[in-house]
Amino acid sequence: MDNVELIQFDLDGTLIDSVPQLWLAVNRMLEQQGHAPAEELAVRHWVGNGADMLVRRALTAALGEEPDAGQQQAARAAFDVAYEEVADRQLVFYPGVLDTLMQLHRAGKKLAIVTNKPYRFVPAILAASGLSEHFTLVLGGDSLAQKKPHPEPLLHVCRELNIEPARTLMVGDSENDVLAAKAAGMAVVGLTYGYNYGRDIADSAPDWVMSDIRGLVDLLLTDEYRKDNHG
Ligand SMILES: O=C(O)COP(=O)(O)O
Ligand SMILES: [Mg+2]
Repeated sequence: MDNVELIQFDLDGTLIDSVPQLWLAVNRMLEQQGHAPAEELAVRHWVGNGADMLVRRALTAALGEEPDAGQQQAARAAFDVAYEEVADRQLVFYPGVLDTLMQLHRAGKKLAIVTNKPYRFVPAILAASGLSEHFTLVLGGDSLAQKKPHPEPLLHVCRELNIEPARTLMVGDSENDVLAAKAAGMAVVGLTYGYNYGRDIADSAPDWVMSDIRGLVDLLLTDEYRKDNHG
């Protein structure tokens, strides 16, 4: 893979384990709306399609039916206030993430973030990594009209940086990342440790399955990579 110039990273479940903070914010929202708290595992399975869907799934579970527009709007506002407070607190980057990003950056690769998380929460999280300046472009789930699994955010980054999808690698933990990458015509690495609605990322058939993000260094910076090394 020595022709890759650009790597687009998913955020939640790929670079950071954001469920502890999302769980806290969901439960503050539920409490404010008069509902019992949710289990952490439930929240883990609700992540993936942005804040609106996270709130909608939590409300639907609490109500036993889909929320109406007013309930959804009030709950989303409560979630946003709560998450804003905790999003960058006690953040856990997965093992090898910071080192891998630094190595790829040093090797001259362009790095971008394409997350479904609303954009307003993202800069503080990246600042906590100390690596904000390593990312040439950062898109949130509400930066464009479409979010993953639609390919548009990934294609948008390619157009902005003038790098073809064929010279781009997507790295994510969810079928939304794999579907978006395939539809955009780019290769994709699926990480096994994140959130994928409780499903196995291998079922989405990414080009590579890795259980450790440090496998990217081998894949992109050495020619010794063997698929079964990181499966
Ligand atoms: O916010 C979400 O639901 C998922 O975010 P991600 O795209 O960074 O995994
Ligand atoms: Mg993710």
